[in-house]
Amino acid sequence: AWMDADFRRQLSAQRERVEDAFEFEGRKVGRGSYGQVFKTKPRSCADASAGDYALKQIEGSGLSMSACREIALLRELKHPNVISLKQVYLAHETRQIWLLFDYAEHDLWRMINFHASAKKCNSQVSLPPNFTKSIMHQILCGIHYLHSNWVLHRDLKPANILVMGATSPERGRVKIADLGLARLFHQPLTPLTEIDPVVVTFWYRAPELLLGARHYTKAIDLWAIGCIMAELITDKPLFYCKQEEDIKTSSPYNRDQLERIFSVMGFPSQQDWRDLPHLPKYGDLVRNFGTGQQYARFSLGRHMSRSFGMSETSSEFRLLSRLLAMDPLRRPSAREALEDRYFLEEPRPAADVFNDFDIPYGKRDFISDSSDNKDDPARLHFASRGRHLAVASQQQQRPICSQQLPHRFDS
Ligand SMILES: Cc1ccc(-n2nc(C(C)(C)C)cc2NC(=O)NCCCNC(=O)OC(C)(C)C)cc1
Repeated sequence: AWMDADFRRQLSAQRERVEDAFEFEGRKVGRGSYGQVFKTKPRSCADASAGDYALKQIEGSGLSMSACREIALLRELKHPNVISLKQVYLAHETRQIWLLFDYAEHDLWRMINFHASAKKCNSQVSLPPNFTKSIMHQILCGIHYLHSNWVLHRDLKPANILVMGATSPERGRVKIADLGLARLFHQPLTPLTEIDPVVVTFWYRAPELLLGARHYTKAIDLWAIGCIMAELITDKPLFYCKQEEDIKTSSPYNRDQLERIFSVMGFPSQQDWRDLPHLPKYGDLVRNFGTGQQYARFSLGRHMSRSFGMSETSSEFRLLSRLLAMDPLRRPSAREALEDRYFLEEPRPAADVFNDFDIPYGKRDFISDSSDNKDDPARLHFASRGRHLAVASQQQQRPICSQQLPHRFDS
C-alpha cells in the first residue's frame, strides 16, 4: 500500500462516518437511477430547530463519472438560488459516496399540482400577487449565475425548481437543482391522472432540440423558463403532450410535441426563424407539416388571452412571449430577461416567494422500501407498457377537498 498501514489505520479511525453523523433510517424522500435521497438531521445538535439536510447516496460504488461531475461542478458553484453542496462523504469500506445538501421541502412540480387540484375542487388557495414574479426572478438569477459560469442546465422543469420550506432559515427561496431521473415504480399505484414529475417529458424542450439541434445552448434553458412561467400562471403545462406508451426511439424529432407547440404558438414563418431550414430535421418537418397553413391563426397571445384572459399588452405577457421566441437567437439572455420592465413594476419580486402567507403544501412523504415490491402484478403491467408510463407519485399532496381547509399545513 502506498501509505504505511499504521497511518492508514489512524486516518480510518478518525474519518467521520455518515451513519455516525446523521440519522436517516426510514427517512428516504427520493429514489432514482442516480441513487437515493434522505431527509436527515445531524445527530449532534438535538434541537429540532436546526435545518434539515438532504443526504444523497450515489448509486453504485467508487467515483463514477456522474459522481465526479456532480462533485466537481457543485463544489465550484455558490449562489443563493442554486442548490449548495455542503459536504462529501466517502465510505472507504463500501466505496459509497454520499453528498450533503440543504433540504428543500417544496418544488414547483408539487406546488403547481397542488394549485391545479385545488382549482378542480374549487377550493382556491390564496397566493401573494407577486408569487409568479418572485419565483421567475429567482430562477433567472440562478440561471444567470450558472450561464455566466458557462454551466448549462439542460433539463429545467418544475420538478428541478426547489423552494425552501417554513423551517428553513431561507424560507421561500428558490434553489435550482438537477434531481436526475427517478425510477418510476417505487410509488404505490394510483390513477394515471398525474404524470410523475420525472418521467422524461418533452414539454419543456425547445423547438430547435426537437428539430435535431446538435448542441445545448443558453437559449434552450431560457425556453424552458418560459414554459415554467406559463405553467405558474395557468397551473397547466403549456406544451402538454401525452406521454408515449412505448420506449421512445432515440430520435430527437417528436412530431406530437412539435404539433402541440405549433397549435399554441402558430407555425414559424421564414421571417420568424431564418435558420429553421438549416436544422437537421427540417425535411421531416416539411413532410409532416407542409407549409403549416393549418396553424396560421394560432398564436401565444390568442392562446393566453382566450384560455386564461391574459392581456397581450401586459408586461407579464411581453416577457413570456420574448422567452418563448421560436428562433433561439431572438430569446433574451437571463440578464436581459432580468432587466425586463416586468420586474421593475409593482408588485416587486420578493426574497420569500410566499411573502408572509401560510405555506399550504404538505411535507414530502417518506418512501418505504416495501413499496418497491418487485412482484406487484400492476407494476409488471405498467412495466410491460414501457418505462415512460408513470405511476403517479403518491407523494403528491392533494388539498383536502372539504370546506374547512386546515389553517396551516406545514406546522
Ligand atoms: C451527475 C449530476 C447530477 C446532478 C448535477 N447537478 N447539477 C446541478 C446544477 C446544474 C443545478 C448546478 C445540480 C445538481 N445536483 C443536484 O441538484 N443534486 C440534488 C441532490 C439533492 N436532492 C434533493 O434535495 O432531493 C429532494 C427530493 C430532497 C429535493 C450534476 C451532475
